[in-house]
Amino acid sequence: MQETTIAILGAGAWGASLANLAAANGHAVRVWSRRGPSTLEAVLEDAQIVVSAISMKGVRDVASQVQSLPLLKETIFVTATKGLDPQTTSTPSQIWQTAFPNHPVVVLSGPNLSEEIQQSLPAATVVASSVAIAAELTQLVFSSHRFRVYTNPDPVGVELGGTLKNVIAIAAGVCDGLQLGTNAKAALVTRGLTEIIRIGNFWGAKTETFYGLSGLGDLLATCNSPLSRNYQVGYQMAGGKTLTAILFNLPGTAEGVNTCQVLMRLAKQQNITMPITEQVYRLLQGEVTPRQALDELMLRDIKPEYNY
Ligand SMILES: NC(=O)C1=CN([C@@H]2O[C@H](COP(=O)(O)OP(=O)(O)OC[C@H]3O[C@@H](n4cnc5c(N)ncnc54)[C@H](OP(=O)(O)O)[C@@H]3O)[C@@H](O)[C@H]2O)C=CC1
Ligand SMILES: O=C(CO)COP(=O)(O)O
Repeated sequence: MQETTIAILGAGAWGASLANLAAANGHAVRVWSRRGPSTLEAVLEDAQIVVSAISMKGVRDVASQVQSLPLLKETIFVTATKGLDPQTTSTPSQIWQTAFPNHPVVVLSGPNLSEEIQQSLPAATVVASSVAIAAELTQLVFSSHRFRVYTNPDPVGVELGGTLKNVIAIAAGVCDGLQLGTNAKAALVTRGLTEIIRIGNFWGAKTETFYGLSGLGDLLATCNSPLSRNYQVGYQMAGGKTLTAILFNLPGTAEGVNTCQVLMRLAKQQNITMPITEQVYRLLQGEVTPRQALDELMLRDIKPEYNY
């Protein structure tokens, strides 16, 4: 394909990996970070695609900075953040779409541990948008022999799969840290997916999206890898460390910590049952120990697997 001019916002682990993938395909890539040498205006100049790989806490602020700067009429926004806005419960793509109602917004999400991608190990991801042609262009830009990109028409489902699994990954870290075994882990991940689907459907996401790469795929990757920062939070809490100490030493962002707070608020407001998320929340708040959280989950009232 023709060379595309791409601005990457955020020079953390994921922004740097996406920049490398696009540059390796011969595109003109410029990276912006608030601590970097280039201005946001210079990085955005003539960009056909703007990729946001900013942590959730910075998305609203950066989107409003971008609003005041000149853009091409056809610029596509691609969001790769996996989080929820604490004030509004908006997803990152909703924030970008509200800020730029006349531009297409694409969600990029999948089982993509950045350290593996930086080592050029093979991976697959999903790009989703209500504007099919924008997703297809993004697919072309990032696809390569080591990065297989699928399109999907359910952006909110793709985005929520990547976001909600971070909370279950914290629980999976606890499960491994307590050495609860393979059966327990399988039960946790499977019931975690049920919980993700339950709240995801409330948001309007399609169930089948959660069985794909951006849902089950990312859940499996994150719940089974010590490379995941969210998994590390749970694993280290099971080992007796405090959340403050863990976050102080963690390389990068563990979005699941804030996502869990937002989810608990929403689940309570809407009366949605989320037992695993609730125990992760209580653990992060210091209300229960990892062992107590486990007992609470195991001793819930017995029930059918599904409400048919
Ligand atoms: N790492 C991974 O494997 C993957 C991460 N993601 C998601 O991508 C997002 C970023 O993750 P990752 O790159 O790992 O995180 P990092 O912590 O490595 O990087 C975060 C980036 O966001 C920037 N940032 C944070 N707050 C602000 C702010 N207020 N204003 C401007 N910039 C800000 C940071 O800038 P500064 O350096 O100046 O603080 C940094 O560039 C997360 O939502 C994560 O869930 C998705 C897929 C894979
Ligand atoms: O989203 C990720 C992998 O797909 C990265 O997970 P962590 O943010 O937990 O490191």
